[in-house]
Amino acid sequence: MTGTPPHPTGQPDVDAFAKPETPDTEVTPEAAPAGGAIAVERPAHHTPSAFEKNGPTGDPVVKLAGIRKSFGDLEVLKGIDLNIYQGEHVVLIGPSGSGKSTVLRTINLLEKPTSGSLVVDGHEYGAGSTAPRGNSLQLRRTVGMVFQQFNLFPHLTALDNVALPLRSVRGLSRRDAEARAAEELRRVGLLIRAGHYPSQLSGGQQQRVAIARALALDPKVMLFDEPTSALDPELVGEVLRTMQAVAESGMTMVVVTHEIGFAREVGDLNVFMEDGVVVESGGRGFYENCTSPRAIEFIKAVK
Ligand SMILES: Nc1ncnc2c1ncn2[C@@H]1O[C@H](COP(=O)(O)OP(=O)(O)OP(=O)(O)O)[C@@H](O)[C@H]1O
Repeated sequence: MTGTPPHPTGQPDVDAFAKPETPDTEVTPEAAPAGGAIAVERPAHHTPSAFEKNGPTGDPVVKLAGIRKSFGDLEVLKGIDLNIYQGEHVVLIGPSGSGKSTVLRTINLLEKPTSGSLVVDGHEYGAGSTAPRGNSLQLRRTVGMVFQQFNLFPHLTALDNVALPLRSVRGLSRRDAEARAAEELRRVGLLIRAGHYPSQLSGGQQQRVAIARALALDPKVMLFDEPTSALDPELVGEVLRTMQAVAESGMTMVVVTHEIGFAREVGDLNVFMEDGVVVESGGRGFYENCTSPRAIEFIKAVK
């Protein structure tokens, strides 16, 4: 491609990797600290979320009961029970292959459970339900997902990547979708990149566009499946800080991550999985206080 794509918001274009980032941000992820350490400190001004202050209220937004999932002869989830409440931040950790991603993919029906009950925002989607697998519109409006590999359309600008589902899922006009998409890009500090294609953005910026795209649909729950695993180390911090800002906005979140520093700061409920079962779970302080030898060993290894 030659030249710089036009900026749909009429702002001047800048080099895709120009620093510092624009001043049009509410959420301003800063550069990773010198030395590359990924520390997500709770800011001094942190005020506890409604969930932290009040604990669970109302019915769970997501309820998994006895969820089992098999791929052929391989049973990868062996009876998962999990209640996720409004505003709660759930972190799933565990070794590779333990079933964490499958739990996330079950919550948004990318995988349909073999047995068990799944209720999301009051709707039953479990094994016995007739809801179609994967693309239930109802579920796409309720559950946002951010993947390890960003999954942006390479031929669409950042703005159009965010606007597309607003048109296809929410049914907005092009004009309204673009206005809303611009607002979401502003929230993640990337409005000035709106006219850029994914290939012109860093991995961290692409992932922040993916987060904006999911947030734009105004979901009740956001799922993050190892959102920083595909990033160069120096880009991890900016994505974690964006996620932390999403958490502080009161969003209900389920996060699969190996970033224990982030998990410690954000996790209201922390779940250690192994071999398709929940071995141990706990609230704040889990990473210091868990008791199962496998969880302790795992946390030590990834810290
Ligand atoms: N579509 C599929 N078909 C067959 N097997 C699958 C499929 N998806 C996942 N699996 C298997 O299910 C098991 C659990 O996978 P899952 O991705 O949920 O684990 P995970 O804990 O998220 O691992 P990782 O940390 O490596 O991503 C693995 O053995 C995996 O190979």
